[in-house]
Amino acid sequence: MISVENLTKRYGGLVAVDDITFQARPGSVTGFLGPNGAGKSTAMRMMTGLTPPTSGRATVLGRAYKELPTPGRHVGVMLDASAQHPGRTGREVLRLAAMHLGLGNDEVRQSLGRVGLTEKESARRVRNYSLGMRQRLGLAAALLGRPQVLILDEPANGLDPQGIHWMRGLLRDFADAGGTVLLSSHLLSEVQVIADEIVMIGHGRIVTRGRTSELLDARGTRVRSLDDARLATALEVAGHTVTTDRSGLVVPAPPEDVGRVALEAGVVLLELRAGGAGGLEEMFLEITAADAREGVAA
Ligand SMILES: Nc1ncnc2c1ncn2[C@@H]1O[C@H](COP(=O)(O)OP(=O)(O)OP(=O)(O)O)[C@@H](O)[C@H]1O
Repeated sequence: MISVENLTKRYGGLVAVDDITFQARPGSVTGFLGPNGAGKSTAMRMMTGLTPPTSGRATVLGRAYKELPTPGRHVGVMLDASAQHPGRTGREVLRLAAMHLGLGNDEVRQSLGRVGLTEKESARRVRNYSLGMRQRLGLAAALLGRPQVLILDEPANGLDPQGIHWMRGLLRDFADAGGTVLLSSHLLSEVQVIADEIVMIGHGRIVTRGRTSELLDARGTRVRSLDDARLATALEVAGHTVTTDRSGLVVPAPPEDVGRVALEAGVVLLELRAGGAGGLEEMFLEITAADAREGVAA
C-alpha cells in the first residue's frame, strides 16, 4: 500500500505538487498520469524519500520510505533508468545493488532472467545499452529484493511493442500476487490496458481519479453491429441519445446497457467498447488541456 496525504512541494513560488491525496492498493496497478511538468516525478521522489515534502506525507507499507528497514527489500523503485553508471556492466550494476540488500549472485541471475536480459547483454557496459535495455535493467534492480511495492516512473519508455507486452504481463502478475504497483506513463493506451486505477494530475493537482473501468464507462460506449440503423433505433426507443460516425455508434451509456438493447433487438454486435466517446487519451487531453504545452499532448 502506498498512501499519499495532502502531499505538497513548493520550489520558491512554483507549486510543483499541490495537496495531492490518494492511495495505491495491494493487488492493483495504479496509473499516475499527467502532462509534462504536472508533478508526477516530484511526487514519486517524495514517496521514495529523495525530495522532502513542503507539507503532507507519503507512506509506503505504513511507514515513510526512509523509515523502512532495508527499503529495497520492500519497495522496488525505478525513477530514471538512464541514471545507472554508464561505465559499469549491467551485471555489475545489479551486483552492487544486491550487495546493498545482502543478496548474492543467484538473485542477480534470477533478476536478469525475470526481465529477459541475457548473460551476454548483462556483460555489456550500460553506456552501450539501448533505452529499452536500460529500462529492463532498471526493472531488474527494482525487482531484486523481491519487494511488495513497485514505484516506476515511465517504465514503458523506450520499450518496443513486444517489450511493452512483456512489461504489462510482468506488472499484472506482480499485482495479481498481491503486490502494489504505481507507475507513471505518457502512453495512455498502455495505461488504459494495464492500470486498474487511475490518478490524473495537472499543475500539481489531482484532476480526476478512480477505477479505470468506471472512468471509461462514464465516457460512454462505442458500438458497431451488422445493422447499425436498427440498433440506433432500438437504442433511441430505450431512451439513449445516439451519435453516428464513420466507425459506428457512440452512446452515453455503459457497455452493459448497450449490449442488452442489442440483445433484445436481435442485432449482432461486431464491437462494444467502453470509453467510446474518446477513451482515456481523449479524457486526459480534455481535462489537462489547460496544462498541456501547445502542440504537446502529454
Ligand atoms: N529541483 C527543482 N527545482 C525547481 N523546480 C523543479 C524542480 N524539480 C521539478 N521542478 C518543477 O516542478 C514541476 C513538476 O516537475 P516534474 O518533473 O515533477 O513533472 P512531471 O509530471 O514528472 O513531468 P515529465 O512528465 O515531463 O517528467 C515542473 O514545473 C518542474 O520544472
